[in-house]
Amino acid sequence: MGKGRLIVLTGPSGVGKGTLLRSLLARHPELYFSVSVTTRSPRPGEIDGKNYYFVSRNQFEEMVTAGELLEWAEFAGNYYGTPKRRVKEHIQQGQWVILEIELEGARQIRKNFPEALRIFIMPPSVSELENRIRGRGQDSEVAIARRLSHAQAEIAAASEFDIQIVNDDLKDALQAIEDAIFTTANC
Ligand SMILES: Nc1nc2c(ncn2[C@@H]2O[C@H](COP(=O)(O)OP(=O)(O)O)[C@@H](O)[C@H]2O)c(=O)[nH]1
Ligand SMILES: Nc1ncnc2c1ncn2[C@@H]1O[C@H](COP(=O)(O)OP(=O)(O)O)[C@@H](O)[C@H]1O
Repeated sequence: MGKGRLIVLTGPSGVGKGTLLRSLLARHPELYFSVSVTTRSPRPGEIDGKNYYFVSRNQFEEMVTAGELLEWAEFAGNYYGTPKRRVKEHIQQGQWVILEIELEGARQIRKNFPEALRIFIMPPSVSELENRIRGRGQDSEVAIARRLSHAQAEIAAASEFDIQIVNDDLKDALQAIEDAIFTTANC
């Protein structure tokens, strides 16, 4: 059995993490995507248990108190966290587990799992980032403003990560992620 690994994908909201992940998982079904818990409301089309586990603030706080989360953070007015049990089980089984999480969570992972491979996805520019968030058409003006105000600070922290990949051309970015995971993570 191979050695389990933790792979962290971080980048500002709207940069294309979800889009890249969908392609990556379709091409590599052996990778295990960790479904997060969130107090955010589902967007149209999002499925409970697939995109996120959607819970109340009370439920989330109980999970934190019970020590059920590997990491967690508050982002743009909502809580987000990684359920611990399944991640640990899959790593123990030798699988490679992908977390798609924001900066504070990635910092917690760095502290607790220094061997994790951490990838930061950059936008070609901040104006293109705004275009993408607006183009997605799923966030309120308040949510868009919160996401954009976070973006600058997140981009400024990109050098904390092992690898930075610009998501300009989708195919190139996907290829760069595959190279990072299947060459670097293999060492
Ligand atoms: N720390 C942490 N961040 C998460 C988790 N799940 C998702 N996020 C991050 O929370 C942020 C907001 O996610 P979301 O509301 O889906 O918005 P989107 O990034 O605009 O699609 C993104 O940066 C996600 O990467 C998690 O389990 N833990
Ligand atoms: N390389 C790209 N070029 C142009 N548009 C993109 C690219 N990658 C993603 N997008 C679009 O940007 C929007 C935000 O992408 P999404 O995957 O939801 O981002 P995130 O998960 O990082 O918030 C979506 O409408 C998506 O289709």
